[in-house]
Amino acid sequence: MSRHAWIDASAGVAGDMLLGALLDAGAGLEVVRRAIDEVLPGSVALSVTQVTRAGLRALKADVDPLVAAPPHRTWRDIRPLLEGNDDALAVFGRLAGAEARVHGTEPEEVHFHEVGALDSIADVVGVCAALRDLGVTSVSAGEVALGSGRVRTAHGELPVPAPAVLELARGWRVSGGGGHELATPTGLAVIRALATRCEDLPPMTVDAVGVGAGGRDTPGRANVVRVVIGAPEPGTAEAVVLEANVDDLDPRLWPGVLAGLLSAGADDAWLVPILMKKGRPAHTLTVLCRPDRAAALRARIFRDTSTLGVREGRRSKTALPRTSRDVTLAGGTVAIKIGYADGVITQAMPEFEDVAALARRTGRPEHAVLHEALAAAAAAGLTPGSAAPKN
Ligand SMILES: O=C([S-])c1cc(C(=O)S)c[n+]([C@@H]2O[C@H](COP(=O)(O)O)[C@@H](O)[C@H]2O)c1
Ligand code: NI
Repeated sequence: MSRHAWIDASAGVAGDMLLGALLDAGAGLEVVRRAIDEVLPGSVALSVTQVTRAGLRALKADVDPLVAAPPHRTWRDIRPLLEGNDDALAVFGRLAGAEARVHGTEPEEVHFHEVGALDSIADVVGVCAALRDLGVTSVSAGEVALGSGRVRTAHGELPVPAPAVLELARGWRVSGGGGHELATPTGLAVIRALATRCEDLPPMTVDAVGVGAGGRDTPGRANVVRVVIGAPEPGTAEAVVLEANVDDLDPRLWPGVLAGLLSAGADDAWLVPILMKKGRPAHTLTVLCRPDRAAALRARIFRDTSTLGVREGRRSKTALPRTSRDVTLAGGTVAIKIGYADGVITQAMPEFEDVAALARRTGRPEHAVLHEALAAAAAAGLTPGSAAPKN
């Protein structure tokens, strides 16, 4: 079942605020603590307190260091700690890219702001674990309030929005004002890496709301981030399309690449033959997936093919409601996959894997089993135009 999380950052966002909001929405505190401890064993303590911000109740998450943070850790040093945690890697990758542009260096060489490195890692790992624990499969967020004025940092006073925040804001709807910093680099990096689009609250059936507090209590403007979680409007889902044109992969490897992508969570993966620049015969690899699988599948495309780049696009996917019924034939059963709209069957097709397995078991040709399955489906009233079976 898909579960969408929408982030209301209209009063600002920081990593600890998001973590507080997700814990408030029902993510397990112990689950999150364990996830953080796996990455930073014995290094930080996570606690939560109920507070009010401009009269609103909210959960404040605090990450306290238990050890002194190593003074100079680059993205190259931090990346191995996050190995296997695709979402956290994506968030820190964004942060490293933004910092690299601001400081004129390479992402690998970026020094995360020393004092904050430990709690920033804990916040990001905690947020990713909380989303997983809540069963969130897609994320979007609204306009982000960035703030205004100046902020004091270890490296002196910086203008607000902080330089890294402005880098992360490219392509997102934001607002300024308020007199102080409202969005931090870590908070905005989480949104930019995990949210697939900037939108006002989308249509959904809400089943959880979480409110996370920032440190400052400003009268007149509640310093909170809110997370709204629910089931998206039935029938519509967000999908991500990943694409790459490849002209130099040994063609014998493609079946394994496609099978690997499907087993890693792609909804579909296919190849289209193309004629590329310089008249080269090549293939476009296209992968369709849920937003929460995009990071892992992108990494897999880079690992399993020779491509140097992956294009990425967001799509809205409309899927017919579907169900399945078994029909019994000589020698076994075959599932009939049924699609329907407004209570009427539009498609009723035998599951081909079942057809092939039954054909193998009984020594009959696949086309014969397929026809028998279609006939059995028709006899059971499972034909286009008939009433859809009740689930
Ligand atoms: O210390 C430095 S160099 C520094 C640089 C920047 C840039 O935008 S570059 C930002 N900051 C501020 O650090 C805190 C903590 O941010 P987290 O994302 O780690 O929570 C925040 O106030 C930034 O504006 C510091
Ligand atoms: Ni910086």
